[in-house]
Amino acid sequence: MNTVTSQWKAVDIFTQIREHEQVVFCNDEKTGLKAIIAIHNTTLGPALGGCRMYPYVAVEDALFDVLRLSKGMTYKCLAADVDFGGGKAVIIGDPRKDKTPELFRAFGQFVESLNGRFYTGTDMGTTPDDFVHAMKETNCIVGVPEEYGGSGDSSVPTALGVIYGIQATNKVIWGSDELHGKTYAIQGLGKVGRKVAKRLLEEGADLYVCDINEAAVEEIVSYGKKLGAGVKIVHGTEIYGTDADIFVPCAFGNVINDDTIYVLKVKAIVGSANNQLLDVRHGQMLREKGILYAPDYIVNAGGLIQVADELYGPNKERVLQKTKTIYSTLLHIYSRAEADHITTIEAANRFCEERLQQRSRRNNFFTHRKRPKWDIRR
Ligand SMILES: NC(=O)C1=CN([C@@H]2O[C@H](COP(=O)(O)OP(=O)(O)OC[C@H]3O[C@@H](n4cnc5c(N)ncnc54)[C@H](O)[C@@H]3O)[C@@H](O)[C@H]2O)C=CC1
Ligand SMILES: O=C(O)CCC(=O)C(=O)O
Repeated sequence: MNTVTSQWKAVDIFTQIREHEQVVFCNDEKTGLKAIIAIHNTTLGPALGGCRMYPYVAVEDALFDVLRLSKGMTYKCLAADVDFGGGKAVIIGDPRKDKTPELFRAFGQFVESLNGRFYTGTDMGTTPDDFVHAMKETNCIVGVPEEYGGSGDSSVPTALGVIYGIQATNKVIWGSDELHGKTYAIQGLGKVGRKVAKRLLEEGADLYVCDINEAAVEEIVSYGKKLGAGVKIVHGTEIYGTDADIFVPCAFGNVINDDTIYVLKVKAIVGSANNQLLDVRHGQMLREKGILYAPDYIVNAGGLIQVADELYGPNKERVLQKTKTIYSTLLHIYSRAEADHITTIEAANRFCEERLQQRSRRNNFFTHRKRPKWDIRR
């Protein structure tokens, strides 16, 4: 008995998930679903966070990702001042090949089994339509298309939030929040990145773009041509070394690391990708290099703001107004970092941890029975 237990290294797992309330491994042989749901903290309310689909090479990579992403959601909810906690899900699979309606229905069943402790919707590799299948099994789905009663594509406000983040950053560095006259290097032209790219082109900015999806790149190049704007295509890691003013990561996480920091020449980093810094020490390295870093979870909260708003019945104007606050929150974080001589990510984390302490005095661990106001669409 003891030998088996030690072989499983269960203690290591509990060390890895020590900051989390609950981690659920979901396995369905019939549909091939292999997913992990991580609930980080439910002090503010049930956990909320999108579901990523990615062909992780190892289960450990998927676990690492979902633990960091779900923790990030707790901070994002605190910063955006919404009544939800932090959670996230990952499905191990290739979004280009492995999606089936049955897979998403099986995922929906696992979400339902959590009895209202976890709400989910889209993230990298998934779309609102995928969750139309999942919502046949559970009401705990957000961000489905409007014709299905959801608030629609959450990447619209996410992209808008990124634009507010860039404006606040431009204001701090160049004294004006105008978007034109600058060059932006955008990594990833998916749901969020392509909307950010189009808006920047409409404002008269120049772009470097890269995506492994050639059709997505072509769409932005044609859009740029139509507007007479400059769009240069770069490939793979070339995106880190361009002479752009701002790097806009809108694909995957951990892009700011020991390898990339030395090649970055930009003045600032503002993008939608979750967990851009591989480690907090990379925030310090950016500071030493004079690169202003807009904390990811402050800037990319637009989607969260929209899906959390479904609690009250979706209202586009309310979402728009709340998304606008990303501009002032980011300015506040920048000035706090400056005043306290700390990195912007440390300033953002402190801001959120103070809020969590205040809320902990009145809330605690979430159980659905205790607080039924979270009955979205029930
Ligand atoms: N969709 C949303 O509302 C939100 C998204 N985010 C984050 O923003 C990021 C982008 O999200 P979405 O646009 O929804 O995802 P998406 O899956 O629609 O787009 C990601 C894009 O990145 C591209 N990509 C993948 N590998 C690449 C590589 N090696 N080099 C260049 N491009 C690559 C993909 O081809 C795809 O076009 C993710 O990190 C996500 O977690 C954060 C908050 C909300
Ligand atoms: O954008 C969404 O649909 C949910 C929020 C989320 O998962 C995120 O902000 O990463």
